[in-house]
Amino acid sequence: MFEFKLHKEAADCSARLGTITTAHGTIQTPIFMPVGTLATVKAMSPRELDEIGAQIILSNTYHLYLRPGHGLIHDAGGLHKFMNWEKPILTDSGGFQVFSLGDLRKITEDGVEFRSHIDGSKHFFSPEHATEVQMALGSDIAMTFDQCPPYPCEREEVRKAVDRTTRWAQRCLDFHNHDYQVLFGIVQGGVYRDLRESSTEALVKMDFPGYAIGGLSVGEPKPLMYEVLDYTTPMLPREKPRYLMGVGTPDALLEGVAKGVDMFDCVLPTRIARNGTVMTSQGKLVVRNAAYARDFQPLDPDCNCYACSNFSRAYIRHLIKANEILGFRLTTIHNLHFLLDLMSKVRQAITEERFLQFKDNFMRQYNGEQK
Ligand SMILES: CNc1nc2c(CCNC[C@]34C[C@H]5C[C@H](C[C@H](C5)C3)C4)c3nc(N)[nH]c(=O)c3cc2[nH]1
Ligand SMILES: [Zn+2]
Repeated sequence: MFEFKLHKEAADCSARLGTITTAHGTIQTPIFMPVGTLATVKAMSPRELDEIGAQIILSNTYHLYLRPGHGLIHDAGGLHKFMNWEKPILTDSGGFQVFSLGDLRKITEDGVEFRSHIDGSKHFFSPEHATEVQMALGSDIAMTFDQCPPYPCEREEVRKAVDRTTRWAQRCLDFHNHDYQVLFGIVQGGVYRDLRESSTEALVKMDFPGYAIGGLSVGEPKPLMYEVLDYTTPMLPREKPRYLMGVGTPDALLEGVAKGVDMFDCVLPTRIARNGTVMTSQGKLVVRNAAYARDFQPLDPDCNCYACSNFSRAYIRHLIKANEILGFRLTTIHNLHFLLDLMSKVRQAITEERFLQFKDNFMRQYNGEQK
């Protein structure tokens, strides 16, 4: 069961407000999806995720297939039951991971042979197998098995990856059969406009219920990513959700929304939290720095999250320096709350037809310019 409804479109940019309805509940878009690689959003319990307003989380085929195995998770009643997260889950197909394993993998038309990063054992992912694993996990939204080229990449290489991704998308669609899970197609094409057009055209013909823009946020300069978005999002069906994979930082989220993107995922907030960096309305703050040793303010004076309501920078710095688990939990709670709260302010701004102003004000503050 899956439905996307558009509620409002901005008059002065491509930002839009929508609702995705799935078997495990509804999602308000634009949305940021916290990432839970190993069936957990690191350092967070489902209750804490719920408390900070997470509506949907991401998990991953590649990692869960290797450990603990999709069969075990299926026998546990699927991923929702296994990790006790009863809201929507999106799984990535593993395409991105196996291709980023570098020379640990061999690509053929039938699929990708790769060595496990855990124990070096040999495995093989075909479009059908990646789809079968996601069906066993029982996520609400599954992704087709695609080939994500690196950046930079020769045009001819990108063209081959687009054609293979298209053939693999069809194979995923032919194989897919699940009573509530839907498949999203993933558009490739690197930074080549004509290849983005042919990838989009081929996938739109297959009539997926939603589309991801892949092959970006792989090291290309941000202005180039924005240029690709400018011509790619308008080619995608207006009435279907658009998911920009692997993005991102607050500025990229806001730019993506302005260009018509509805869904985002990024490991950044949880990853930088673990090395003591937090996002605040005044920009990034590296709380482990000595400057904060005697700073008894909250991480972000404008934030009302559990970390900012109960603890000081000095205390959190102390915990991080001492490698205390609570330290990472507090910075993670804050960073996820920051992005989830940012997206809730974005939805409010679109509702009140003042999104571009909101974006400019936020960026001025976040980049440290005085109002
Ligand atoms: C960062 N930039 C970027 N990411 C990208 C991803 C992964 C999205 N995040 C899922 C993921 C990926 C890793 C890390 C975590 C957990 C799990 C394994 C699932 C998020 C992508 N995934 C697919 N299938 N295809 C892409 O083109 C792609 C491009 C990306 N560009
Ligand atoms: Zn906070």
